[in-house]
Amino acid sequence: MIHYSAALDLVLQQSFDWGTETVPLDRATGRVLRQEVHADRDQPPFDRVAMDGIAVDYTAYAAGQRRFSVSHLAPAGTAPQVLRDKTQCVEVMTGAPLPPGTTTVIRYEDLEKDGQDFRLPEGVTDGNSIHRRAKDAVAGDLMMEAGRKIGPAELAILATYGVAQVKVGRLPRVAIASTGDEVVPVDRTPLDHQIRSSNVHQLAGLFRSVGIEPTLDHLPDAADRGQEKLRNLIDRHDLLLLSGGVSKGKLDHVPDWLAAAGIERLFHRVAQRPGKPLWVGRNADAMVFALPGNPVSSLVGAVAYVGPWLRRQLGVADDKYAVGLAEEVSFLPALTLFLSVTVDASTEVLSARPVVGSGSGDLVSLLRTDGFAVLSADRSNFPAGESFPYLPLRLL
Ligand SMILES: Nc1nc2c(c(=O)[nH]1)N[C@H]1C(S)=C(S)[C@@H](COP(=O)(O)OP(=O)(O)OC[C@H]3O[C@@H](n4cnc5c(N)ncnc54)[C@H](O)[C@@H]3O)O[C@H]1N2
Ligand code: MOO
Repeated sequence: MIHYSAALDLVLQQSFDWGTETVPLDRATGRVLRQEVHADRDQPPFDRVAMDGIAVDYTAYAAGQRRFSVSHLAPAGTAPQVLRDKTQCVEVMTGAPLPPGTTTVIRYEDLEKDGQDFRLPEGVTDGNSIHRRAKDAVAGDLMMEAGRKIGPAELAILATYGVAQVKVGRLPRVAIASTGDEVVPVDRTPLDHQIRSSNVHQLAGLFRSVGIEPTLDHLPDAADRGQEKLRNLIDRHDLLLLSGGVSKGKLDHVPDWLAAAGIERLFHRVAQRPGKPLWVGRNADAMVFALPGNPVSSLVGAVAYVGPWLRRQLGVADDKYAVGLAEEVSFLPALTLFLSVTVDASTEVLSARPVVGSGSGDLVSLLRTDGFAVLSADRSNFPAGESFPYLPLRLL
C-alpha cells in the first residue's frame, strides 16, 4: 500500500492545462493573474500635493516673507493653474497637482490665519509634502508578472493602470457526486435507514470559497444508471470528486465504474487513517478523486490531497503549517495518522489538542476540529511539545 508522501507526490505530478480566460476586474479577486501588467503612466502621474494647506515659492519664504495672500484655490481633480505672483500662495488640497510656480506645501495645522492671509511658521523647508511624479513607478515599468494571486493590492494596481478586463487562469469545472442508496438530498426527510448527504456540501463549500461553483450530483448504486451518470460527469468536468463506494462493500462499485470509464488508476488505498480507501486516477482531460464515504475521511482526502493539488494547478503557494502537540499521542499501526485537533492560537507556537470523537464516521466531532496534525507512519509515539505538520480546515 502506498504511503502518504509518495501518494501526495504522485498526485502533485498530475498536471492539466486549463488555459486562461478574461474576466472583468471586479470578478478577478482570488484568481491567478495570467498576464503582465505594465505602468501606462508614471506613478504618481504628476507632482501630487500630499497635505491640505498652501503651496508657496520657497524663494519668497527664504527671502524672509512670512505673510502670504491667496492667489487661488487648487482642488484635486482640476488642471493646475500657474502661480504668477511669487509673493502669494495657492490653497492646495491633497491629491491636486502642485501648481507650477510653487515649490513647497505647508499644512493648515502649521499655519496661522491673518485676516484673509496666511502666516507661516519658522523652519519651513523646500519641497515639503509633495509626492513627486514617478517616485513609485515610471511609465513602462513591469508592475506585475503572471502567476500572482489577485488580492487587494493587485486589484488596486490593475485599476490604476486601466486593466478593466483581466486575463486570469481558467478555473476547473468541478463536479462532486455522492454515492450510495442510503443517501438522500438535504431537503428530503430520510427514512429510518437513510441519511441526508452531508459530504457533497462539506466539499462544495471548500470550492465555493475559492470562487468555483461545483456541480452537485448523486450516483445510484444500480450499476447501469450509476455508470452512465459517472461517464457524463467525467466528460463535462475537469475535476471530479466522488464520495463513498470505494472500500470493500458488495456495492462499492466506484473503482470498477471508474476503470470502465477509462480513468487510469494512480493508486487505491493509502497507508493512513482516516481515509485509507482513497482512490485517485485520471484520463487525458480529467482528474478524479474518489474519497471514502465517512465524513472525516472525505474531508481529510480533500485537505491532504485535493487542496495541495488544486493550488499547484492554479499556481498559488501551498503554505506549510506546523503545530505543537499539547499532549502525548500514541498510535501503533504503521499508518500516517491525520489527527483531528483543536488548536489554541494564543500561544507563540500553535498548540494542538486531540479531539475526542468516535472515529471517521463522527461528523459531529468536526465541529470541534480546527484541522489535522499529520503524524508519520514510521513512529508510534508523539511526545507533547514536539511540532508536526498541520493541515488547517481552511479553504482549498
Ligand atoms: N471490510 C472493510 N470495510 C471497510 C473498510 C475496509 O478496509 N474493509 N474501510 C472502512 C473505512 S476506513 C472507511 S473510511 C469506509 C469508507 O467506505 P466507502 O468509501 O466505501 O464509503 P461508504 O461505504 O459508501 O460509506 C461509508 C459511510 O459514510 C456514509 N456516507 C456515504 N456518503 C455520504 C454522504 N454523501 N454524506 C454523509 N455520509 C455519507 C455512509 O452512509 C457510511 O456510513 O469503509 C469502511 N469499511
Ligand atoms: O478511511 Mo476510514 O476513515 O479510516 O474510517
